[in-house]
Amino acid sequence: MALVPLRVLLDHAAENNYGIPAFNVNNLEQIKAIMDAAREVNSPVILQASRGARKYAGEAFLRHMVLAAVEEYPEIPIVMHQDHGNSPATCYSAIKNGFTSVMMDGSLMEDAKTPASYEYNVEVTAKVTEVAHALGVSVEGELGCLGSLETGAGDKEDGHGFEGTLSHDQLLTDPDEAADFVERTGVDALAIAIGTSHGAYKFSRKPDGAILAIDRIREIHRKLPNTHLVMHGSSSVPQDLQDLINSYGGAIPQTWGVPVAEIQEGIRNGVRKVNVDTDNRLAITAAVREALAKEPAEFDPRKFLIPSMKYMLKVCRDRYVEFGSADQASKIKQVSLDEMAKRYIAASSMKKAVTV
Ligand SMILES: O=C(COP(=O)(O)O)[C@@H](O)[C@H](O)[C@H](O)COP(=O)(O)O
Repeated sequence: MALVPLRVLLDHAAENNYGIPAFNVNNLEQIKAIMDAAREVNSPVILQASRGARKYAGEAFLRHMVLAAVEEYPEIPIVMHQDHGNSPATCYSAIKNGFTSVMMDGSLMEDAKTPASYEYNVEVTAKVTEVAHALGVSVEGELGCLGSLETGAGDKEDGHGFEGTLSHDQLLTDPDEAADFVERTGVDALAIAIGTSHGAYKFSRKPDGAILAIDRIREIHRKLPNTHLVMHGSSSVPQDLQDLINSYGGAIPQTWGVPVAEIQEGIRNGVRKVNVDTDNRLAITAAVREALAKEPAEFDPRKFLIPSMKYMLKVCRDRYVEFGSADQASKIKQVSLDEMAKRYIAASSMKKAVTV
């Protein structure tokens, strides 16, 4: 199956009440582990690349590795998604490079550090949506800034994330504003801020409702029952991977992620795309540390790059099953970008939301 637009997968997920993990990719091993796990459990796949990933691998390598996955795993529907586009230009260059879905993150200004005004966010997101939809490409917007409800601080993973601290109002998506935002921008999916942040150091204790606002998802879903919601910063930071890394010489301070049960509650309330990157980073680090420690005389990189995938394979398999996307891949029908573009035109001339 050729690459599919994100909208196709999210509509199927909404119709069948499940969520799909969106895994970040930078290199061959990550793509192989994600795809092997998907094949094992028959799950659709969202591969997402940040600006950092596009810089790390280079546009051509990234594009061709994803196209190789399409060729090697023809039975699996795959989306290629731009994670956190900081400007319309970044989104357009992703579209030019074959991405079938883009995120325009207008919650921050183009410097990816300064919180943006609501009007700025609406303006840049609507602009990207108009161009992307004309080409059949899906769009994710973001409303509210990702950051910790414990400290008010943002995350600065790879330079993306606000500096300083923000109030709870700025760190939590407002349900009324969300309804207005979706209406004015026409996005296919909306990333919401509920107290999650990128990276391993999300919470200093097991999160409760005071620092992880799952209730906010329910409120937004009540206002926007037909909008696909997206949870960013949704790694669970498994204790066993923290322990494994530390047992092979790592120094990860005790930390907590988003419990899978909370994500499942989000999925029951309209969350369809769940961003997971850190868990796979931890899985790779644990496996590489273990392989190198067990064979200190080894110097062939393949001897630690092949094992590098083993814990990641498990993380991906677990998330497909836990989020409910396992057993769904073979039920999804291909919709081309051209067909999608026609549907957006038809829907806008009838002034209603597109349906797949
Ligand atoms: O939500 C995300 C990951 O959440 P996570 O840290 O896994 O809880 C992604 O959207 C991030 O954008 C991604 O991890 C950032 O990657 P880089 O910019 O470092 O490549």
